[in-house]
Amino acid sequence: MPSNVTGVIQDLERVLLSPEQIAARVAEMAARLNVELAGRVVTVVALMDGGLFFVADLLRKLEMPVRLHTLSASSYQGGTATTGEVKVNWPATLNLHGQDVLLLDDILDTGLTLGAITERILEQEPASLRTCVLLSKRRPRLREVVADAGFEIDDEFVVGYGMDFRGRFRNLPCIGILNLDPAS
Ligand SMILES: O=P(O)(O)OC[C@H]1O[C@H](OP(=O)(O)OP(=O)(O)O)[C@H](O)[C@@H]1O
Ligand SMILES: Nc1nc2[nH]cnc2c(=O)[nH]1
Repeated sequence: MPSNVTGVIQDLERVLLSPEQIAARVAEMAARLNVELAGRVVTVVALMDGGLFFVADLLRKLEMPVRLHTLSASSYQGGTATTGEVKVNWPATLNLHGQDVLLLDDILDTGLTLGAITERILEQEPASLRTCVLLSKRRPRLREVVADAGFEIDDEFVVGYGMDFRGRFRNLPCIGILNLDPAS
């Protein structure tokens, strides 16, 4: 593990997915998209901040022409449970009409975030919409979302590879479970 993250790693109860496991799965996801979206110009809508590393890694493996739009979508406010209110900075100039849209996010949990964004995208009548997440939690959704997932995980709060707890741990190269008491 790089020396700059050893202190942060000590805050983990356990590592769920290593950098190597993540990289291998992201490569598989990109390979599939390269086949299924071959010949199209793809408009990526990438949700920040959590999606930062997944999007950066996946996009560099896509071979078709890509346009990138990043949106900030937040509802956890650094905590371990959704506030239920998804705040989105949808740019006034963003128009997805007639485009082949690829919506990307780090994690599908309650479904509230991707549900809200999907609704906004579909209002603009894209030619197609496909959604990919790195992680999908096995749990009942508050909103149903159709998405391809890199990994199905148990219903535990995870950090790393873009995902935070109180603004920290996004820079972990792995994905893990915290040993901090979330109530502390
Ligand atoms: O399916 P849901 O229950 O809606 O959870 C998923 C969302 O939660 C996280 O965002 P968060 O609100 O933490 O903002 P962030 O991406 O800026 O960290 C994550 O990045 C997803 O966008
Ligand atoms: N950091 C983090 N953000 C989330 N947003 C929804 N679920 C999670 C999670 O398990 N961890």
